[in-house]
Amino acid sequence: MGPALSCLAAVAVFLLLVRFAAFAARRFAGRRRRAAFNALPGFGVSLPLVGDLPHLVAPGRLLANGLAMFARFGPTWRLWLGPLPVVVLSRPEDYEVVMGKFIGKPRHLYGTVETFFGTGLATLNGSVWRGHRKHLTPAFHFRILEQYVGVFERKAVALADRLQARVNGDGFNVFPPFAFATNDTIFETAFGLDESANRAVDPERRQAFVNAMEDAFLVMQTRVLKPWLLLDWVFNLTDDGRRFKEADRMIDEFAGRVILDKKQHRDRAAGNSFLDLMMKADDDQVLSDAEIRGELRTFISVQQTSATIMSFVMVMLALHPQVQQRVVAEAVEELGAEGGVSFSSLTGLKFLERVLKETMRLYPVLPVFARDVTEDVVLTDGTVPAGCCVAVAAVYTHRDPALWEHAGRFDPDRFLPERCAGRHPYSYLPFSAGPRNCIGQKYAMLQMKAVLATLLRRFEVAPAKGCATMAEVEAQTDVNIFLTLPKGFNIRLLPVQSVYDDAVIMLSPPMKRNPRVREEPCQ
Ligand code: HEM
Repeated sequence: MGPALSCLAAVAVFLLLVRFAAFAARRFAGRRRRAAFNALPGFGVSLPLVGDLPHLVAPGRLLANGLAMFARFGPTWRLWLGPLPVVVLSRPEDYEVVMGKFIGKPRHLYGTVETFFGTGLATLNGSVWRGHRKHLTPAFHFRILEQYVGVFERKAVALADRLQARVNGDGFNVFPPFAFATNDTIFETAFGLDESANRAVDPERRQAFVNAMEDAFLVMQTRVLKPWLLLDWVFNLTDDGRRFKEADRMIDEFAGRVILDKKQHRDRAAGNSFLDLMMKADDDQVLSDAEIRGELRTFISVQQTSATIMSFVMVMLALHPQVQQRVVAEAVEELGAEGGVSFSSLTGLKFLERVLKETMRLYPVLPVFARDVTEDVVLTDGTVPAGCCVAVAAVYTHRDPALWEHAGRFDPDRFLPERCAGRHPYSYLPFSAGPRNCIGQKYAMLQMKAVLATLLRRFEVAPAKGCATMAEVEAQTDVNIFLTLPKGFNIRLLPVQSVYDDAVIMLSPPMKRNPRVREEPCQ
């Protein structure tokens, strides 16, 4: 960064902090509330304007620093995030109280991601959020999802074909191909099941759109880690800002074009894409074009979550070959040697489901989420006053040794129904909980199962540099917006044969399901 830009950055940081400070001063009305906040354990002296941020933010150490605070302060602690008072929680019973009671998301935290996510369900609040949620919920009914399974499989096969070139090659980061595949899939499920049904979609535009989404996501990750870039006018002056603007323009233009095309051809039988369902809401004068664009944008951007989880699964399977063999054995048994992906066959993949759950326990892609506290609330360790926001630290709760036996061990069978019995429902929150839980969780689970079952019947996954042991994976796990492996989700692919032979051997009696044990989902 040149001297002029450094100077600009310094001014920007200052302005940002002043803006936050003014905002913070308004948060706590009255000494009683400030006293309640201060009574919670936390840092002794918070710096003016930046608050306690210096204790947490360090390159590659955000997650480690955050987790260390629980050892220092206990299960509930406070911090000033800049000038914003935050109470960090980790007890399931407290989550149950706050997540049922408070559904508003803090604007100043979710506002930045909105530039990428669009103004949609994930960031809206109040009655507008409620209206959108009501209209979009039917889009995730199982009858609709059932029709997406064919798309999931087709895209999974296309991904496997692309990955074929990697077999017997060097280690590589599996995240970018997964991100491409999830974006490419939502493209069809969001805009229309039949590619040919939409004139606005030609392969070139489609490719440009997927590229623009990836570009915008990368830029957004950089932005949230550099607070001076949070000011739009500073951001717009940077190369990243310009790249983002261009990607943003393309995404919006693309969505606008597809919406227009749909409107002009309303005679066509209504489909079941998210867009079709949202246009129905439009008929009732509920969603404007801008709102529909925002929601499409939201649905498309959240696909990075599924891509991240599938990448973590591949790394976990590479490191746990016996688990991998069981996954393959089950997939072969339920689906056959190839193809065979249907809604009902996917629901039969119970072991793969446990692998996904265990991966999301150790690596919840959204490690922390926040809610605005609008009235004083008494929790286990003290009162959280109105004006704060609470941080739900799922990533800590998922690893809390008080809640999970051998918490650091990758053990998918901890999600067997009999081992879930008695577990607090809020001790496991990969998709959040309560009224603002993930609307796409069933979609995500079906898609991830379809993709993984397709890939794992074709390739064996082996460890690669950077992810060669659990310790290496743990050491590089960190947070940007999502939980991630900044040095890459590195794996190697081998021909399927070796694992396949073992898998066939694994189809021995222990793999057969016990009809007396009903495998109910435990979240
Ligand atoms: C493994 C994949 C996924 C995970 C782990 C995940 C996780 C989550 C979590 C934790 C939240 C709550 C965030 C918060 O409170 O700030 C959330 C919200 C949301 N998710 Fe997902 N998600 C996944 C996939 C998806 C997919 C595939 C879609 C859409 C097709 C989706 C759509 C949404 C939406 C729209 C919201 C906001 C809901 C609301 O506030 O009403 N998610 N997700």
